[in-house]
Amino acid sequence: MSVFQLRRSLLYVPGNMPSMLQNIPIFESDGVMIDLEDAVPLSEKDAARILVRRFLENYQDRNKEIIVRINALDTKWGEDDLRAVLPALPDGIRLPKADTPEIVETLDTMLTEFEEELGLEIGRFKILPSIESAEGVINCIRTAKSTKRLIGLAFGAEDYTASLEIERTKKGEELFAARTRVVWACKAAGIQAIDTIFADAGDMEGLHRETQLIKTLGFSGKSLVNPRQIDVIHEVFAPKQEDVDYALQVVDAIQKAREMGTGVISLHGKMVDAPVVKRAVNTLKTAQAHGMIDIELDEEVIYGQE
Ligand SMILES: CC(=O)SCCNC(=O)CCNC(=O)[C@H](O)C(C)(C)COP(=O)(O)OP(=O)(O)OC[C@H]1O[C@@H](n2cnc3c(N)ncnc32)[C@H](O)[C@@H]1OP(=O)(O)O
Ligand SMILES: O=C([O-])CC(=O)C(=O)O
Ligand SMILES: [Mg+2]
Repeated sequence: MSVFQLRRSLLYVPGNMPSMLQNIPIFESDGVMIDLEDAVPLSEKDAARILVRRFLENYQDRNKEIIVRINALDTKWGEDDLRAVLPALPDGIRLPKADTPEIVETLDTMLTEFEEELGLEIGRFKILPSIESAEGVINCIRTAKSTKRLIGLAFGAEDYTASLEIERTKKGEELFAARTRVVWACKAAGIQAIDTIFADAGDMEGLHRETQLIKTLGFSGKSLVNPRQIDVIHEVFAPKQEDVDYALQVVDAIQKAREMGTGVISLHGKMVDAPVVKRAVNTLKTAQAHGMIDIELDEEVIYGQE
């Protein structure tokens, strides 16, 4: 059975802060995004990329996904960032302000050239573009299909609200349409949707509420600004034991239904048919990825394919 790659928590770590970088191995997030963009002041752009390269060269036993957020490609730093960090082998590049599919394609071409230069397999470096403007949201459906390197699309609500000339609220009503469109784009392309940061690192209740909302919408995880946010995210994304137990019953029930020659059956008085089974299989795959169960799911048998 294929296991979903968990990307519940992607923690930003400023690339100019050695004391923060050195703790990356002990953070329990699914990944980190070492930042060369907005967390780094202009006066430290050059020093930060060297620091990040050295850090990655010395961090050989990687225990989480490592993504580097470079500066946008239309700035004077973007290409230098790539040249500095790629030889130290991050897993992927987060491309900020990915307003169009063309800019992601440009990065794709640049990564191919670096891979050839470094003698690496083509496609080794992944891309996580940030959708963080009105233009980015409008184009995200095409952006999500712009290259095979994409692990997902990330939504950036701080810049998005700035681009719309509105305030970001904790309730997040102003983000609903954009978030939904980013999720559609990702699901249609078969990639993951990563939600934006929650900036108030002291408000765990607010973070819990927002994470519950974005999970309901279809996001796979969130970008984070503070290590204290990791546990809250993981708690919200953990499948509930009762849901896993129910999913197991659904899979069992549909197999019995098929043996009886029908595609629909009643379980505790509720109808179980093909879409219910698909959702149950998703729950079981997620539970598998969380290490809650270890079972072989034969999808051909479950879905009744010949
Ligand atoms: C809109 C955007 O682009 S967001 C992406 C760019 N921004 C960032 O990367 C910001 C990263 N986060 C931070 O700088 C901070 O967490 C802030 C500013 C949000 C909050 O700061 P504080 O309230 O001072 O943090 P807090 O008191 O929780 O720090 C506790 C410890 O965790 C460390 N820490 C905090 N955030 C991080 C982080 N993101 N990565 C690594 N270590 C961190 C601190 O250095 C501190 O370590 P210490 O105890 O050894 O001194
Ligand atoms: O990833 C994020 O959410 C941070 C960001 O750049 C933004 O919101 O503009
Ligand atoms: Mg931003």
